[in-house]
Amino acid sequence: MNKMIVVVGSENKAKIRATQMGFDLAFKEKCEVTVVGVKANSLVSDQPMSDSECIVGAINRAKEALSKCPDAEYGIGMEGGVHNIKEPIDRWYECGWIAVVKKGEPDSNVGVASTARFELPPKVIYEIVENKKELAQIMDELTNKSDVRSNEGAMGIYTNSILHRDHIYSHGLIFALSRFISPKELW
Ligand SMILES: O=P(O)(O)OP(=O)(O)OP(=O)(O)OC[C@H]1O[C@@H](n2cnc3c(O)ncnc32)[C@H](O)[C@@H]1O
Repeated sequence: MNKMIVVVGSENKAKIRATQMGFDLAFKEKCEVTVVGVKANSLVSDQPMSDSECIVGAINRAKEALSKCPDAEYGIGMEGGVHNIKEPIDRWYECGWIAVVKKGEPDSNVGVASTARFELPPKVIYEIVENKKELAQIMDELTNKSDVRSNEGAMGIYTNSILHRDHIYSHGLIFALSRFISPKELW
């Protein structure tokens, strides 16, 4: 079987697991995929507050990751963040945005998609907006756990452990891979 290296711009274990899960599904029976995680700068704020900011962060991470790992076929960037939907109900949501950069392809051919999103309660948003805390710290404090972000994630906490961060990010990654894995004539 062919071998393929994929690099993800993060050392967060949930993101590395998500990348392995997504590529194993997308390339099953075609490639044996090895995923490596490297530090990569999002160049956006530590706690992104909009979809646009997350997309920029995800693309920056994907590009930097690929530049650090020349043997990789794909560079992946994953950026979590919150966003406010004002109408028809004023609610805040969290999701991850995923960027896929394929080696040798122009910038215009980056794959970008998001995970499913879930609602964050007002008390969490208050801590982010008024007290400038990051979601990761708030989740650990609320749950008395450590490193929720690398494990089940806020997604796991708020779904009573039904949907975990790695699983949900792997679906977002498969959507971001769609332009590379679906028939060319569909694009
Ligand atoms: O090491 P990196 O790759 O930066 O991983 P991260 O978990 O810090 O993730 P992001 O930068 O993508 O997320 C931005 C902020 O939101 C937090 N965050 C995002 N999703 C989360 C989740 O599911 N559970 C807990 N914190 C989360 C995260 O820890 C940061 O404070």
